[in-house]
Amino acid sequence: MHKFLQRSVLTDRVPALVVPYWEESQLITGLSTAGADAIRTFSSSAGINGANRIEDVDFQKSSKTMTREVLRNAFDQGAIKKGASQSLGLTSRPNYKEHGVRGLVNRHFTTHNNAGYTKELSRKLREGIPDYVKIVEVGPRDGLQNEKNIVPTDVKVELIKLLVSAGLPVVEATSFVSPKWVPQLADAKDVIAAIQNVEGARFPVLTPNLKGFEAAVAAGAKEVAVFPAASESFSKANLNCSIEDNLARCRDIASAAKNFSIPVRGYISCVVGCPLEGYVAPAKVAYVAKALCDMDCSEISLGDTIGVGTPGSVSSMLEAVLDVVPVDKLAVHFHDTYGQALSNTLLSLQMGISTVDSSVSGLGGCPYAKGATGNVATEDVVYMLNGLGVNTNVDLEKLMLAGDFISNHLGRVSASKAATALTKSKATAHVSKL
Ligand SMILES: CC(C)(COP(=O)([O-])OP(=O)([O-])OC[C@H]1O[C@@H](n2cnc3c(N)ncnc32)[C@H](O)[C@@H]1OP(=O)([O-])[O-])[C@@H](O)C(=O)NCCC(=O)NCCSC(=O)C[C@@](C)(O)CC(=O)[O-]
Repeated sequence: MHKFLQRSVLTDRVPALVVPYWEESQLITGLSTAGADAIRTFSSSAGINGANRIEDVDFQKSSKTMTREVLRNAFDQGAIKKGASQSLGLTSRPNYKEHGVRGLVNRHFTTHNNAGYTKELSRKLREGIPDYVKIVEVGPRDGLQNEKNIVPTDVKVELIKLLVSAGLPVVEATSFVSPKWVPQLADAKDVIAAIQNVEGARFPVLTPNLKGFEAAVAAGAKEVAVFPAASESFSKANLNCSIEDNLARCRDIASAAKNFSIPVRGYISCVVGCPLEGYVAPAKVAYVAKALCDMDCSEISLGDTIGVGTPGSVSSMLEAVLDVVPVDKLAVHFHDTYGQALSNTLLSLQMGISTVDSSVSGLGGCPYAKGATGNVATEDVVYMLNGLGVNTNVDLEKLMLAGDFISNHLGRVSASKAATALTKSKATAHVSKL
């Protein structure tokens, strides 16, 4: 049921929303983008010269909080001018227009809704998308594990610190795996030692067996992750054991972790396709997901290791997993080999998932999955979520600094499209008078 926003907010105090006629359509677009449904304007012939008044705004949700949130969003999007926003008490959040990269995002690429034609449809498409998405940054682990040249420990540590200062709540730091299998992460102990005093984020590490778990705990790790596969051949290639044998190792780790009150994340590799077997049936993924759930994994991350999934195959897989695991335990982990990762991420959000793994600058790939490219770039995920009005607490500009840092070190351009475009628009902003 739609409900009119109280007139007391918009009409009684309307000086706040009296806008010059040339700004009216911008305001309407802003309110509409922010979630308003029907907006009625009132052209003032008497009183205010050359100004129109927003008379009523119709919202889907009637709560005051929602109303304020809508107005806030409209303000953030630049649709409500400063004077107006002060009367409405909307001055506490930063105006993105005044803040570097976000300002460019805002001026240049605001998601435009056509209030007249797409409001019902866009609301439907946004249904189910959570207000907050937790991003699990996997760049220092998944991103770097495939690098041939050894990245010095201090570079890894600096990367982790930059990611934390960008606001990422979880940064997967490294793996306690066999250095013969993954030489790049042989310095796991030193990385963990160097970030012991870094505050503001959690730093899980991968552990394939009890040996790895014990080494991780001894080094000071406070969270671990196990990583079975949904494909038998990949399990053998990546872990040198069958799915069942690996699940038994995961159980050992899970019960040891309980003694230390250490949360265990469970990854599942190859959730839609395997580099060796091809198609992977959703039922196989659901089976492994249930096993991880039964061993009390705090979170289960569904990995499209080789990036072959599409919204079609991912939705079938998610449906099967959602039958056996509660949605709030699930995370998604998409590689972008076929350019499907953002679409798959959006679809997963629409299906209620609110934890997304990604890698700064799109670094990454599994050494045992030939041809697979990096994870979806964190910058691209944050850019998309900003556009949807979803909160991540991640500062895109600071995140780009982390991306520049590691890309420069690796001597490679970023695989993030958003970071690349934003860097270019920043450089040309003065030319295009943005
Ligand atoms: C599981 C093993 C160790 C089995 O490997 P194995 O060769 O069967 O193990 P082993 O028990 O016979 O031991 C062989 C040697 O490794 C040592 N060793 C044994 N365990 C450890 C350990 N934990 N830490 C350090 N050393 C270890 C062990 O001590 C021994 O040393 P040696 O006596 O020869 O000198 C190996 O297969 C391995 O390390 N695999 C890890 C592979 C890996 O890290 N892959 C990438 C991560 S998975 C991924 O990227 C996918 C994901 C999670 O991101 C999701 C997605 O993208 O979809």
